[in-house]
Amino acid sequence: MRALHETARKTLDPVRYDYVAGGAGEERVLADNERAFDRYALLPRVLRGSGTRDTSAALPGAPRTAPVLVAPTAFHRLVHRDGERATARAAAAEGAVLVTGTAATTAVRDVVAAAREAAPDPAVWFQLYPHPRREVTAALVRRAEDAGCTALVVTVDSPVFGRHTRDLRNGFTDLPPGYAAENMRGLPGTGPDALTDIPMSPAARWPDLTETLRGTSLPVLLKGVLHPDDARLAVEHGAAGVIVSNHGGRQCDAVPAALDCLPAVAGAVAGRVPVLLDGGVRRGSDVAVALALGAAAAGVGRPVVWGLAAEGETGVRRVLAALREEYDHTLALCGGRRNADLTADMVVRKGGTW
Ligand SMILES: Cc1cc2nc3c(=O)[nH]c(=O)nc-3n(C[C@H](O)[C@H](O)[C@H](O)COP(=O)(O)O)c2cc1C
Ligand SMILES: O=C(O)C(=O)c1ccccc1
Repeated sequence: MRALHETARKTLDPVRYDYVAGGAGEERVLADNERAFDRYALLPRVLRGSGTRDTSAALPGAPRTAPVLVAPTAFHRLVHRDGERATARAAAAEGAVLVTGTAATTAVRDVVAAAREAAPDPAVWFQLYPHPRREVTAALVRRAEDAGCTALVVTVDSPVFGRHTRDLRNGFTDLPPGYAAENMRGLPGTGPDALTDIPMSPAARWPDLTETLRGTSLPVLLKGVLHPDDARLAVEHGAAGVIVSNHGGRQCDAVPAALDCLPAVAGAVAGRVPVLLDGGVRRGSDVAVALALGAAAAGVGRPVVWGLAAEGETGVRRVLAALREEYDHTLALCGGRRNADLTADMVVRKGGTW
């Protein structure tokens, strides 16, 4: 995986590399997301006879899936000509949920079609940036439903755009000519060619979520929840899942590492809906730590984009396969047969006693 990142760094236009790699502010949160995993160690159990293992997870709209999912990342065509189609085929072939987004450079129906080329019944979720105009939001949801998406992911950590320091320095503030946010094409009052066609919704409140939930039969997960009270509110409003995420350090540069928010959110949700996590997941053992701390699955953002940039569909497959194999191996070494065998007592803070 390091090699794929290195290849991507060498081959990508530096401004595009920075768009993917970068974070907000001084990139403190970006760095902390990965470091947070290094502060934990796994405490294996022995003599538990884990001869065969089943690492599948049950998620909304994905009853049997890998515990690693592809987090939504914008504009895949910026890094590889095959764009989101390649990512979709790879995720489907590896049995992982793909979260495709509002800001994709391939229309959601074409993303789902590509996933279906690789597997008979792939799980593709649609990440929604709620639009300030409710009829545009409704039209986006409709497109996702018609395409065959099996869940919606509403991103709630972005009432305003993040200030991506590298992009501001590089003057990379819009889509280059020839690229389009295809999901916005033809929606009332929007075009697909500019970043302003994907406006954030600074006025959004909990009743707007209720309206989104009423307008769809799909399960809805909330992405970008860090406060345990918000996790409780999400469940009370009918969310089907909560994704603990700080947007890969691209929004507020003063929040905790995503992993450090997970235990309190999992405690607040108390098993009522699945809790997912993304941010800084780089190895199979990171997945194991996240699951032991209460996550049902872990998302990966940048590693997938590096795989795509370096080797297209093959590169994304290599990233997902490596994570799955490492996770399975770690589970075996910890004496587990199923994901649920990784319990909170099997994860400890490094450097302490227990
Ligand atoms: C280049 C890039 C684009 C992203 N675009 C979106 C997006 O459109 N919607 C969204 O909800 N999250 C977006 N994210 C955040 C990811 O979904 C995810 O939270 C984050 O990348 C996870 O951290 P990781 O990159 O350390 O794995 C983006 C992240 C990156 C790096
Ligand atoms: O770059 C991002 O992190 C992101 O979330 C985004 C939001 C809107 C348009 C493009 C990307």
